[in-house]
Amino acid sequence: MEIIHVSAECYPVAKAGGLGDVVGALPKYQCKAGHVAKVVMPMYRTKFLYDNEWTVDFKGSSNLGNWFFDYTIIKETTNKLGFDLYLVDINGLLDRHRIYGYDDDVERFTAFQIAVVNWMSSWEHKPRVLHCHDYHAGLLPFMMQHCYDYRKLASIPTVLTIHNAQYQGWMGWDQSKYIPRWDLWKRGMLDWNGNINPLASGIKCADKVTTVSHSYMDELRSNSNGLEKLFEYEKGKCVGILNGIDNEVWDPETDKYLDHHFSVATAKTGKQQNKELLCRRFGLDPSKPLFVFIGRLVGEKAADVLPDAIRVAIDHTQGQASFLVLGSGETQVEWQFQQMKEPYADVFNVVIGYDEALSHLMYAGADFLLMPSRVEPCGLNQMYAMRYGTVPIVRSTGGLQDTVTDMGDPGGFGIRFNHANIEDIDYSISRAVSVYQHPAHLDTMRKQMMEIDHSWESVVEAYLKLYRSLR
Ligand SMILES: Nc1ncnc2c1ncn2[C@@H]1O[C@H](COP(=O)(O)OP(=O)(O)O[C@H]2O[C@H](CO)[C@@H](O)[C@H](O)[C@H]2O)[C@@H](O)[C@H]1O
Repeated sequence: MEIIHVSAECYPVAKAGGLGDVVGALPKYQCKAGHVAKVVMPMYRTKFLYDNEWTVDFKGSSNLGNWFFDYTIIKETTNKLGFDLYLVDINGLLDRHRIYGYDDDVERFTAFQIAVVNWMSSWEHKPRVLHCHDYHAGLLPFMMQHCYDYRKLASIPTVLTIHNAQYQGWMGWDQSKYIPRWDLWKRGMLDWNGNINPLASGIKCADKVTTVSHSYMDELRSNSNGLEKLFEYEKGKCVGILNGIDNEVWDPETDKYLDHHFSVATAKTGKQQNKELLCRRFGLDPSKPLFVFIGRLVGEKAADVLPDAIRVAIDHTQGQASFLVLGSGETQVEWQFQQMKEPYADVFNVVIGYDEALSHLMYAGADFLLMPSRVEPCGLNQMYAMRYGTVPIVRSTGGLQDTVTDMGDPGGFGIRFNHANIEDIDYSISRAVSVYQHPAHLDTMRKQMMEIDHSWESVVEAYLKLYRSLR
């Protein structure tokens, strides 16, 4: 079957977080399973754009309210990602260096979606399904059903996958002029609490809604940044499908970012070599247990409690554990981490920014990965950590609760806690330090988690089954 994925991110073209990882992998494994999966995304000015060959697939024009624009669809020529990749170029609007964070993001992603439906309506064939990811593609199901110019697309079934319901793409009703001529009786399909809400609209109009773990799907009915009632009402078409990981990209035996590769059998020495490299680079002592955090420094990830929690843990362990943080986000949190660098130089370091290569080395070289997330729809970091033999320390929420078993439970290999506060994080770190003092126990846990199969191969069928169930 033919599946069209529409997303703002796709690794390695453009990635800000886990959305990019999923959209860079799921289509690849759908193609490997014998289907035709394609990805359509905005054309940003990324390294991938300049390093690869492109051909023009289509040129069209449309309008965003009173602003008329031309767009070009370019296609990567070699199928190097394992699926057909199409970029939408809208001059001046999408071709920027960053993916998000501009004042005109509403205009950017609305115009992107208009270009997508405009282009699709020129096709002579119909794909089996249009798979939209997050709010940046959330208006597509509405546009396909209720915009007069795109009614031709109304018979194509749509799936919306929610990777993060915190971000909904809110627009004022004064921006309704951006949406191509639509059936005004359908206002309710755009509105949520007095605003145009692209994520809510996607939930209302898509044939099926998925999210990236079972537990998160349950949680959304009681905690979804204002959409709780909508999730309760639409629960009949909602389903949780746990993400996979791309075992070709995330493989400690072949990882292109690592100098020292290792397998389950050689994990002990392999991890130690990576740890030594990491510790040398960041002025840390490789004989101490190494705790890392990788991610966006935002409230959702409980990054705001981490500086204090780490300080307390350094005190309680009397400097017998090291910490390394990689991330960027809220200025206040970044500043707090920066302030800790000097006084704790021998046990703490931080890199503010985004660094794909360093993240791989951290998964490989660390002993423990901290994920105190308040909200975690699925979480990929803990799955990468497990594959690289790094013990995940996670708050019991969303996908973390679905993928990590506490070492105190039968078959357990990780550490779980309940509250995103200093006490729980500190206590979990002390449990980890105790395990570190029992290398045989640590080795058993490592072996156990490295052998867990979270591959996309094992997940792809769940999506195919969902597509087959559509009208
Ligand atoms: N500074 C940095 N430098 C280098 N790499 C960095 C980085 N910050 C983050 N990353 C990488 O970005 C990815 C983060 O993925 P997550 O799934 O954990 O979170 P995110 O909140 O972005 O994704 C959302 O979507 C995904 C996919 O569905 C869900 O798993 C998740 O719960 C949901 O919040 C990982 O590959 C991580 O290594």
